[in-house]
Amino acid sequence: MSEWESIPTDLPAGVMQLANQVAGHTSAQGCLGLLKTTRDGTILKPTGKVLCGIREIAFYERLQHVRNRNDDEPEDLWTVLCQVVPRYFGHPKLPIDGKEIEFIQLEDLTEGHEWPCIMDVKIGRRTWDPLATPEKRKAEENKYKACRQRFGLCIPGFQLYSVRDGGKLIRHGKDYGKKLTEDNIRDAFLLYLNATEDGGVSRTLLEQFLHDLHLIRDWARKQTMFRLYSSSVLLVYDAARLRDEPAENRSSPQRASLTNSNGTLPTAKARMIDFAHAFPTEACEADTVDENYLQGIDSLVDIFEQFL
Ligand SMILES: Nc1ncnc2c1ncn2[C@@H]1O[C@H](COP(=O)(O)OP(=O)(O)OP(=O)(O)O)[C@@H](O)[C@H]1O
Ligand SMILES: O=P(O)(O)O[C@@H]1[C@@H](O)[C@H](OP(=O)(O)O)[C@@H](OP(=O)(O)O)[C@@H](O)[C@H]1OP(=O)(O)O
Repeated sequence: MSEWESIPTDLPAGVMQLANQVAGHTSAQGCLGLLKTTRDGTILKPTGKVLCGIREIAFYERLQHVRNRNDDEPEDLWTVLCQVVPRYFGHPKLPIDGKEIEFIQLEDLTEGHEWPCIMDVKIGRRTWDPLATPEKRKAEENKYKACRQRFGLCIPGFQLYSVRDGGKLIRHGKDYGKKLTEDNIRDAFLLYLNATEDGGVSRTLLEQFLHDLHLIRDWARKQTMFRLYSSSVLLVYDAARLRDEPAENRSSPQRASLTNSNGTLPTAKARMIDFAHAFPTEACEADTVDENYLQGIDSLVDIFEQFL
């Protein structure tokens, strides 16, 4: 068992378990899970398996280089990518239960949220990478089949604070996600988005998510550098701000002609995360886009646009 595949009994000062982690390797699976720093609004993701850590660190280090370069550089696919991934703060090592564990330190996308609503959407019909063993490939192909084949995405987990239920916390994990099909996946998104009983969704929320999702889609339509397997888009918003939004800002089947929102803006963002299986495009596919990833992003954009 690797050192990160154990639940810590003793965490160093200044860090704690990331309580609102909705997917991925968690203590429920007997893993270390992600940590949250108590001082600087960042999270610490264990690098996990050696090659996964090497790939993910390399990805973020490359982006950091772009962020640090001269601002006079023309905008390119790298600068667009910087806008839709969490900020990166290096890969520190911390003593956990007497062992040195390496982490990837990232901006906590839920920092400052009173009622953080978080959905992990894993992108791509194919989620196994070129180095996957036959067993891993079979295991991946047998999970979330209906969603992956129809939409090129799946939902391993999400949480929301239900505004109409006084802020009650609702969490769903991979067992819920594995039951989603074309018939009920939209209900999962409506639940996450705090839709009203008549299906009305905050127009502001949709517009803010779609702003970021369009950036990600436009990047995916052009980028030929990578193949992203088992990578996610993390959707985050603060339902406490939604609580105060004027009702007329909600789109609904009855009120399809709503004007654009102009009320209090709920904070909402979509960020690309989890690059443990990010591979350079193979020579035989040079100058081609990642159709596997693009299919999932297109589906996610379509689902959100249908809610407007
Ligand atoms: N920057 C972030 N801010 C807040 N929460 C995050 C952030 N990155 C990840 N998380 C939380 O951690 C969960 C898992 O993240 P991630 O997919 O990167 O880890 P993992 O799946 O355990 O790793 P891997 O698949 O690479 O082994 C996400 O679903 C989300 O809840
Ligand atoms: O996507 P899920 O449902 O969380 O499944 C994970 C996932 O397949 C994960 O692989 P990775 O993409 O994070 O690398 C698996 O980790 P390992 O391959 O290191 O075992 C998890 O085991 C999967 O969880 P589960 O065992 O519940 O299917």
